[in-house]
Amino acid sequence: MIPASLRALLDATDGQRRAEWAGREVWLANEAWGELVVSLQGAQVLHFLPAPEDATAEGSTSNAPDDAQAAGASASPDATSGEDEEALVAGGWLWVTPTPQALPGAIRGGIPLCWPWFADENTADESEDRSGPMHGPARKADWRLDAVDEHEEGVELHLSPLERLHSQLVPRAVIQANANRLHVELITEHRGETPVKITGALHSYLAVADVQACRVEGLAGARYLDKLADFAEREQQGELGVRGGLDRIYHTNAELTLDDGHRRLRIARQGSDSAVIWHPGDERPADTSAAAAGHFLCVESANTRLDPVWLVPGAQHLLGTTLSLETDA
Ligand SMILES: O=P(O)(O)OC[C@H]1O[C@H](O)[C@H](O)[C@@H](O)[C@@H]1O
Repeated sequence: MIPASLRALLDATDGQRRAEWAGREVWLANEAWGELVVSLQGAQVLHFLPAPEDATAEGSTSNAPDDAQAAGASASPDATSGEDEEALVAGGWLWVTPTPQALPGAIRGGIPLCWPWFADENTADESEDRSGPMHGPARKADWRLDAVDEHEEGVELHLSPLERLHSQLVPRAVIQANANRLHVELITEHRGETPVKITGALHSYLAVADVQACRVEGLAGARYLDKLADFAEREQQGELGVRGGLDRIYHTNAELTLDDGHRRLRIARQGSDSAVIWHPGDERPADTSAAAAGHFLCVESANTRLDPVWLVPGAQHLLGTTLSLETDA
């Protein structure tokens, strides 16, 4: 579920791979296997839509919920900008705000890379590098494409930041997309001398028909920290039904399924014992209108205060997530 202008950019591509959207350079593909858009700011996947198995079923498959063909409205009374807001166009597994912040802000949507800390947990890093913004500097930094491996069935991109983001740690990202799945890896290499503790997240904004009618399966019985209740520790009773704002860190490495009533998206995670489930409810950030906010739920592959990663010199850590439709099992 992406802004109409991003949809238009994809529709206009004629095989070229570079374009500009919202002031950011993006890499994009609209091929037989599907569609992918990656912003070089933050190495952030903005859009993924695998080709439907039966192309004639396009528009009526689980890829495109019928009741969400054009969510968000022009001149929405809820638009925070006070100006006309472009429509969100359905199709795709990820959500992007139609009112993105200008640079150097980060785009809300897709899969931002939060590194080398999650939220304000920069105290996890006891090195000199711990001062910095919410969710770390990586999501706002410029990244470069080091390698692109394209073939008929899909694509694999390798990216790394243009500038050094940490005195001892070096991140890189790998993005794989094909007709069955989207896979993102954030790899951290320790090239320094002293152990460093990190947290982080692949902060996936998943597109849903209506956030008030979502269910996340795989969390029953898991312990979680409720950030909206001063980090109170609780246990999930039954499966999670999302009905309003929530901000929770679940201590689990289980595979999750997001069911929005139209699509059952499987979310596998690698190197992650924290699953963050977040939606702002009525406490919307300034870059998101109420109309647009109803169409995402964040299900994040994370390392948090519950499972920080100690990296010793020479070691590396891989934080990953794999999205696929349950029907592909
Ligand atoms: O607004 P951002 O800096 O992108 O953060 C958005 C959200 O990210 C995570 O999910 C945190 O758990 C939330 O507490 C936070 O509000």
